[in-house]
Amino acid sequence: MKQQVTDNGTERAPGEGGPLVTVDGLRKVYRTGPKEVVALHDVSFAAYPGELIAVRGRSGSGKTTLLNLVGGLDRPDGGHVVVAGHPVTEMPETALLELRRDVIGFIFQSFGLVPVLSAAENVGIPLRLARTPVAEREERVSMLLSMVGLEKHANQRPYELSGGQQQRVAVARALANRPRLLVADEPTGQLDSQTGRQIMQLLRAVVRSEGVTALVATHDPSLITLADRVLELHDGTFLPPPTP
Ligand SMILES: Nc1ncnc2c1ncn2[C@@H]1O[C@H](COP(=O)(O)OP(=O)(O)OP(=O)(O)O)[C@@H](O)[C@H]1O
Repeated sequence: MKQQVTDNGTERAPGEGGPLVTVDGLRKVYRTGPKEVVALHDVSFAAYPGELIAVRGRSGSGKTTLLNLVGGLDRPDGGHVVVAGHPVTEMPETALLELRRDVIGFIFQSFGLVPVLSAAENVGIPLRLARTPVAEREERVSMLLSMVGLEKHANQRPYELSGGQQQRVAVARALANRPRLLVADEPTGQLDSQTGRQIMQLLRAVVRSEGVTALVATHDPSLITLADRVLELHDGTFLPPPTP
């Protein structure tokens, strides 16, 4: 780990330019009838190109809420998110759809693969949505499958693959459109520890090779050790940095 800090937006990774992600004063309140849960409270940080940031915290601390807001899957009650210059929290839904298609790749705990499609077809989904020409699509899918070590499994459907292999397909799919930001919510949550570690090493490697920024919510100690930085959430707010 280069550093382990709680970020107020002023920290930066060495040798990088401006931030890819800026989160400023983020607040999210869930309302169920008269009951209110403040899931995030005044959360701010910046993420730089090529950084792998782990978001750690107990169950219910706000990790998923934060990732959903950064990825434009939900709207905050206050604060701002900017990703690659796009004002995520202010954009209309149609523009958000394009942003999620072109700029952000998502990886979920439950893999989220389409069961009737082969591994190659799953990886190709974002390329189809972006109307990438067939030859280019096939070349990119084949490169991605070999990058995640699944070139021999291209024609298998998700149920014919192990959990770790399914998550590799999901990683390849998330990278298909060359996103600038990867958002991964508990990507090893359904995997045994050894397979989880392999997925984390894969994520670590692709963040380097593809030059993306990754924001990964996890309880998994093996990712924590591979991350450039750890942001620690506690009851919806970042804990202060550890004293050196
Ligand atoms: N849709 C919702 N409606 C009401 N409350 C919610 C909703 N989603 C989350 N919460 C509450 O907001 C808080 C933060 O939840 P969140 O899912 O972001 O935590 P988390 O750190 O991702 O937890 P876990 O590790 O269990 O996934 C929790 O108190 C949760 O109960």
